[in-house]
Amino acid sequence: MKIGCPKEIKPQEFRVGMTPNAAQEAVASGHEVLIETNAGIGAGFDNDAYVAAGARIVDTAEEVFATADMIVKVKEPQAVERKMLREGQLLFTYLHLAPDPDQTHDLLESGCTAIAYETVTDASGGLPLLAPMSEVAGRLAPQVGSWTLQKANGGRGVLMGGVPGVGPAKVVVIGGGVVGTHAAKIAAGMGADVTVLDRSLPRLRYLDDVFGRQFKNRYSTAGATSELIEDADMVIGAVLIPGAAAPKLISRAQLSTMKPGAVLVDVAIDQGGCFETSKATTHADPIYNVDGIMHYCVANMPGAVARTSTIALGNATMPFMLALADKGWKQACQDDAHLLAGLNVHAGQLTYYAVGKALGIDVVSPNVVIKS
Ligand SMILES: NC(=O)C1=CN([C@@H]2O[C@H](COP(=O)(O)OP(=O)(O)OC[C@H]3O[C@@H](n4cnc5c(N)ncnc54)[C@H](O)[C@@H]3O)[C@@H](O)[C@H]2O)C=CC1
Ligand SMILES: CC(=O)C(=O)O
Ligand SMILES: [Mg+2]
Repeated sequence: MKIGCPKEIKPQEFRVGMTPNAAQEAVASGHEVLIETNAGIGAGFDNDAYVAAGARIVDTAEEVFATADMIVKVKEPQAVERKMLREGQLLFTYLHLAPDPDQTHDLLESGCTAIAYETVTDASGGLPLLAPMSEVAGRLAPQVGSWTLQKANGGRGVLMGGVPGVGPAKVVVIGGGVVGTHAAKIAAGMGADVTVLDRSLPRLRYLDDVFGRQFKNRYSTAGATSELIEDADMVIGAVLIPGAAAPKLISRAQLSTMKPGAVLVDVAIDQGGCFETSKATTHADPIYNVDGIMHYCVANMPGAVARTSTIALGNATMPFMLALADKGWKQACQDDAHLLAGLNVHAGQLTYYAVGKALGIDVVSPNVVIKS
């Protein structure tokens, strides 16, 4: 199979879909790998590293899209990339379709087959291709939130760990999954007073068992959220209902109950955001103020630490990428129900229920599609 990896074009996105190590394994399995020139530069991988791995460097994204049977990327295809997708071509990348009708429409129109990293599952009920980036974004959230809390950036001017004689910042993390756990761990490590809210009692029990008194946890209800945000310096949004648009857990009206200069970091923004006032921002212009509350809503947070993120993502995607290349998508998905869970679009049909529900589009079962 011809596997193509274009350079990412989303603003300030420095990750790349294939590492030289992944390219080398694909070549060793008999595949041809095409990398757009300088695609890996932002993550510290130059063209020579890919050539040494046996890949071919091509000059333009157009050539990658025109030649490859499978496109491997990081971020959802941007409008100009969507125009280059072809019928029968396989796209393997993050998609986040539920909050994105334009992209969904274009993918359906293209006739391509699209497998979304964020909905591939594993045997323990996790999301193995989302997890590494959730680990990164979770660990970044208190770091960017504490920067936003600084006075010059519009925040309350509160130091995470306080100092002797002055108490620490109060941090509330809504959602105690992968993002939330890593965010809580780092915020607690910075000395903040941290509370995690989750809707899952088993998850709260796990957090209690593993982290003990490093941070507190509460069952997530509207009442508990209202009570905690009034006193919070920072709220980190980290909820997920897989594939679906994020539920809105803090309304605009509630901002007036918060302390002026408090910070909302909405990591769930790639699924539409879990605060009513969230709108996606970029690394170039990451924060904005609504009613005196600072918002940080960057939809590709891991791009800020592109090298760590590229290697972490590559470690997770590589076995799936190789299965898709070795067997073709249909056989690979027939052999692995967890990979089939990633199928969102095939030949003009939507195949993921939560996306169809969010966007009001009819869905065809992925099990029907792989047998057709
Ligand atoms: N902005 C960015 O750059 C990135 C964003 N993300 C996003 O972060 C979000 C969280 O991802 P993960 O932690 O991997 O998901 P996860 O599935 O590991 O955790 C989500 C948690 O939210 C909980 N939850 C659901 N509804 C809730 C509610 N109403 N109140 C409290 N908790 C609730 C679930 O019980 C679960 O424990 C996703 O939308 C993901 O796409 C992930 C990586 C990067
Ligand atoms: C998860 C995701 O969308 C990202 O890493 O950018
Ligand atoms: Mg994202």
